[in-house]
Amino acid sequence: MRGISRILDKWRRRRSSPATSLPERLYAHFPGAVMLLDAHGVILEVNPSMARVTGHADESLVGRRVTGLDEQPLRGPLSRALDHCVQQRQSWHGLLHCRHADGRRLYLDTLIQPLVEGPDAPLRLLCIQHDVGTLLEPAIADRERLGRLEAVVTGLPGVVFQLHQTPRGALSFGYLSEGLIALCGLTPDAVMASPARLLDRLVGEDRQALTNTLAQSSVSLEPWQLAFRIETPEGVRWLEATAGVRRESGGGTLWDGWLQDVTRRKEAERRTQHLISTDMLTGLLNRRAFLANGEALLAHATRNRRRVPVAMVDLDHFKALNDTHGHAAGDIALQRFATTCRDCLRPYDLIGRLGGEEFAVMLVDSEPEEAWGVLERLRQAVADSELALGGETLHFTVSMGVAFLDPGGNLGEALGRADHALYRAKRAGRNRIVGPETVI
Ligand SMILES: Nc1nc2c(ncn2[C@@H]2O[C@H](COP(=O)(O)OP(=O)(O)OP(=O)(O)O)[C@@H](O)[C@H]2O)c(=O)[nH]1
Repeated sequence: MRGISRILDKWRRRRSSPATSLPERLYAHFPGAVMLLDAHGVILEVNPSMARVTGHADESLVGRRVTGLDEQPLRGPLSRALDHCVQQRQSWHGLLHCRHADGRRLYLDTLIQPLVEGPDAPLRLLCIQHDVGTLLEPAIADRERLGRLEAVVTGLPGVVFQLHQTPRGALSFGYLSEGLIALCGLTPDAVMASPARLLDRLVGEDRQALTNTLAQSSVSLEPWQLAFRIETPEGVRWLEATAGVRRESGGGTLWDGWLQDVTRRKEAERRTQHLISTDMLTGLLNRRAFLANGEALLAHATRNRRRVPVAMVDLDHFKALNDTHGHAAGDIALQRFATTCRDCLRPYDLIGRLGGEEFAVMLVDSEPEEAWGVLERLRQAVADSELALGGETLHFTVSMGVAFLDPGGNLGEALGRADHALYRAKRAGRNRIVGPETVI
């Protein structure tokens, strides 16, 4: 636009009267669109290029306010630019979005120059515009593509991310989409500036799982997938990350993937798991779940080189209780036994209903003497409990057989030994505990 200033200077020097029409050189052969405006932005004159650039005929432009050409006629960029020129008596240069007569968007590089001719002369504005749409086309196409991509990413029910790990293991996010705010209340910018803001919210062991699984994926270059829990202002949520992985030239690792809220799925899985592992009458583990959990407990004890006390428990004369007081009374006794177990044992001890009125118990981290004490307390608590049934108060007792499972031993075999001891407890008179050699 420097050439324009020179033309204007010459024009001013040659003229003695205030500007009422466009300078000759800007009018006829000038490639840009030129307008002369009054201080209110009303178009006084246009050059022939104006019709070519905007598609509007001269007659339809002259007398009209120039702001009507802007995409935002009211308080849009052109309106603000005019205010600036009129109030500050300074020129304005910038890019305006206007509409061609055929409706398409025009990108107009625009210079507005106030023409100050003297204290009494009316203010005029010279507006020179060049259509730079062709020059901007690749950038505009890129921006539109990016805009579409951004809209898709923002509309996704989750978070698109790029996670980077240096060869030394430091993690940082190269990108996080806006969905993060809905997912955990953190903004992408905050987490990109400090990844710990997100990572420190992971629930204890899940943070370790994240570190381990990322390390595995980084070595194997297999896709990364992990469900983990995170603290949010609304409570703990389950998130699942799924990402492709690639090695960077510097030795770092890059994961491109997405993060979704799987809390509802995890809740449904937990409910299903609960249903298939729980005995409906007592709420205790069923046989299948007891044996599965028992194997895990045994593996843990084996690692710590500890023996595990195993007990088989059976309600005494249960058939008689059923026959005398009805099946419902029997059910209540079974439920009372389950409650008494929960009261007497620790939350991480295993209690399962193997079937009918037969139960099994595995005690965690208990030495044999300690185990006897715990089981005796349970036997006594059952014997002391009272069942109020239809105005009657009933009592019932249990017999127990105990075995000790050595590290690396066989759970089924130990339960068999405990069952054998239980048989001896029944034979010895019931309401007692029998171990490999002991009778209490
Ligand atoms: N109410 C109720 N009874 C059950 C349930 N499952 C099994 N039983 C009953 O439990 C009784 C078990 O009786 P038995 O195996 O003869 O044993 P018992 O009468 O307890 O005799 P001992 O074990 O020798 O003291 C049977 O009558 C079964 O019908 C149940 O879910 N609810």
